[in-house]
Amino acid sequence: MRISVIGCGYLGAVHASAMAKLGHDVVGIDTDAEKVAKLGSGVAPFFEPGLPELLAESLATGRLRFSTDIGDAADAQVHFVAVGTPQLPYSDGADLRFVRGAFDALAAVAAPGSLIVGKSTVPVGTAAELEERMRRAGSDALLAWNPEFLREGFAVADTLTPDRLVYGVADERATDLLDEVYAQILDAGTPRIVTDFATAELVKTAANAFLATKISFINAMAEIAEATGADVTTLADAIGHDARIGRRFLNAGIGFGGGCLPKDIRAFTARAEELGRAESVAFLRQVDAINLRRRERAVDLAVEMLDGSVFERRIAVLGLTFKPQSDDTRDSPALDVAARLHGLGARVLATDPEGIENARLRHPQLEYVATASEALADAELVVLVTEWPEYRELEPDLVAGLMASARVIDARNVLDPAAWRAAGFAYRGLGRS
Ligand SMILES: NC(=O)C1=CN([C@@H]2O[C@H](COP(=O)(O)OP(=O)(O)OC[C@H]3O[C@@H](n4cnc5c(N)ncnc54)[C@H](O)[C@@H]3O)[C@@H](O)[C@H]2O)C=CC1
Ligand SMILES: O=C(O)[C@H]1O[C@H](OP(=O)(O)OP(=O)(O)OC[C@H]2O[C@@H](n3ccc(=O)[nH]c3=O)[C@H](O)[C@@H]2O)[C@H](O)[C@@H](O)[C@@H]1O
Repeated sequence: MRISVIGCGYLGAVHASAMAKLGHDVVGIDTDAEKVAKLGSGVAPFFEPGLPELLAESLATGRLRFSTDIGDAADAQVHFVAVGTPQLPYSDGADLRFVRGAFDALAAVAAPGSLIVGKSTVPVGTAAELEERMRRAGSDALLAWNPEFLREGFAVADTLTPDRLVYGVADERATDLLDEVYAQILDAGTPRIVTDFATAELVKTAANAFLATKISFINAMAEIAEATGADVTTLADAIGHDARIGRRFLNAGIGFGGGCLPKDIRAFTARAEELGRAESVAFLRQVDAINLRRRERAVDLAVEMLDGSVFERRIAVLGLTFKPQSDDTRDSPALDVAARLHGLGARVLATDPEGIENARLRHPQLEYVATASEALADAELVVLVTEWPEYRELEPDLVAGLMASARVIDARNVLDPAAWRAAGFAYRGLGRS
């Protein structure tokens, strides 16, 4: 099939490359000329394991190209919209101007009977609004909402072998076209849920709200553990054995960040308020508040471990991205902790395997070094904030040898406290003693 993907960021670049791998002829469109040039020459504009290989393979077959010109989408049978929906600058709501812009542009070029598929995460009710907007613009293209559940770091596998596909449709022709797009994935037995626009939009919002709630639940338990001497990791292991609860997404630490969970729960709250249902999701305000408190807790621990002040103390910060296997520093708890420590006058030396470039754009005031060894040299405290494998596997004896004094905050609870204490470290985790 001929497919266009509008917006080639973290989601769209992977989606476009994956659709070409599934045998479709794909054009990826983005307004960012630099991104388009990179993608077209086979260079992934961000770090995502497996994307460079997938991109190279898809470009080599001639089935994938990139453009800044929306006109190049004109002959596609299916258009995917994967543009950003960030948080509005001065409120919790989602900024829908990129989605509206993409739909307006497509309404002018999409062929009659072609299908426009929203993949961006939007507040429930957006698809209906966009359909109305398209009709007013004189377009008779079909509309579907097909939310995306991929995780950064696993984006390629999550796209090619998703847990499920969700179609929000108002017309059977849309279902048929999506079935054609995803034929290979469906043949592999992937469950597919066909529903209306509102349910499809809400499935996505609800999934992210649930994941965020699960993380804040365990972080709330970490707060109680801190007040009682209990160990939140053992607690998570123990409750996680109950299959109804499950151990995944019960890792306590400095909480969730990234370009999605934080803004999505806030947008959900804002939308529920518009719908007169604020109380239904009022708990999400707590989820957000618990999450943000954990960053503060990590900073407070640093102050405590350095006997009351971090001012002019040398602190190594390991990790800047919102999670490992990504270069994404959007709303990163790790970068936030580094910036807060710097704000308190600490001499922060921060490092990350992939995130330094993006971190520098957000916080140019921080001192970045290329390696953990450079960050650790003469430090009085090391704070592990993103659990990259290379930091989890650090040898405490070697680390102690580099530092001025052996203190560690394991803000992701991934180190072995006994091993670090045996090497002479004052060790503190979050929610574990
Ligand atoms: N990043 C992720 O892992 C996932 C993201 N999502 C959702 O997907 C959407 C996109 O997210 P990301 O890829 O992370 O955002 P992003 O910010 O990395 O990418 C958005 C891209 O859209 C482009 N763009 C904006 N307006 C455009 C227009 N009119 N025409 C063409 N291109 C345009 C921008 O230049 C940018 O490259 C959001 O709604 C997000 O919530 C959903 C699941 C996973
Ligand atoms: O809508 C989205 O964009 C995506 O948001 C998340 O994916 P992602 O943001 O890539 O990252 P996650 O793996 O969900 O992690 C999010 C944050 O939660 C934190 N986290 C995760 C798990 C956990 O147990 N504890 C915890 O603190 C991570 O460190 C990270 O900061 C969802 O997992 C995806 O299903 C969804 O498609």
